[in-house]
Amino acid sequence: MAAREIGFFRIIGHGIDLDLVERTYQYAQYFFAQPDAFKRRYYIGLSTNHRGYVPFTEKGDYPDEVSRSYEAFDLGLDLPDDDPDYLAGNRLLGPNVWPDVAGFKQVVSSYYNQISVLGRLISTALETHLGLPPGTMTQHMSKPISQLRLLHYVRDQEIEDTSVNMGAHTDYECLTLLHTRNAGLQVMTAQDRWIDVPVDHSAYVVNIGDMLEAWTNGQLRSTPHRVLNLSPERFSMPYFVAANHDTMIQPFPQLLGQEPAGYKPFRAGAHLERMLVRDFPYLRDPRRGELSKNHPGIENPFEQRMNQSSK
Ligand SMILES: O=C(O)CCC(=O)C(=O)O
Ligand SMILES: [Fe+2]
Repeated sequence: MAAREIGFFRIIGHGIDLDLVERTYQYAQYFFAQPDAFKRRYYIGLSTNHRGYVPFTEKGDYPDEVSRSYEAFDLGLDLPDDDPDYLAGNRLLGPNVWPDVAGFKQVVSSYYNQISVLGRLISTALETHLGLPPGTMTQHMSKPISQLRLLHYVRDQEIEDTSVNMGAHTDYECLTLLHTRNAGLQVMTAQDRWIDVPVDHSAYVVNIGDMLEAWTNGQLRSTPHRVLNLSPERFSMPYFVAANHDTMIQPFPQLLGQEPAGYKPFRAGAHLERMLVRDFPYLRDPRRGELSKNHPGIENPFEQRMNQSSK
């Protein structure tokens, strides 16, 4: 099965309304076309729970990102502003930031709702595939730190189309459900070769992330991928299916058999927060306290394979 060998597969017949996908892109496109001053009113660094606009300048720590040029809009489970975790200062849970664009919230949140249902469905299917009792994974997804990203890549002029825009990484969560409009995504094969992922508007690209690799004791692999500047402009929408903030991720005992656990237990939220410090300079601000102390040289243990091989 593709999830085991390569960690990426595509699904069709997923039940997501393709019109809604199109309308979500239209709102993303409209928002990104606004002046910088407008977009910066929703700057992610103004939020305490990692929501909002990510400008081109918010560049993470990736040596291979020689031609990085993308902006994003990040959102998650839209909790009320009296949510106890939010009030307690949780860095990933709380209300979304919504731009003052008529219809944006309605369309994007209805996309979030549909895609999160699909995320649950695929998680349930994977439980069956792995021979796990129903709910083994999904019971840990009652208040997940799952995020939706609206992404807009722009290739700088005079740049080669083989240059790297989004640097090689694994995704930090359980699964990613990606819809993309344009070419550019590449995936690392088991033989450490980069291959292009074809674009198909009716399909979702699904990949395994770090949390699921650990849960399955490496049976499913969190696969490195990157985005090249193949298109002058590119839109995509990854949805990251995660566990709850405080879920302790460690190999499921049913999957261990005779093998020892190859992964040390870690909290879902702690892993994500640590990796976000690598990706978001705003989180390295000393005023953010403990979080900022993680920097520099943050490495993701799930990316070892990538670091060992040449590009
Ligand atoms: O834009 C894409 O196709 C992939 C994006 C991605 O890998 C990510 O945001 O983690
Ligand atoms: Fe990714």
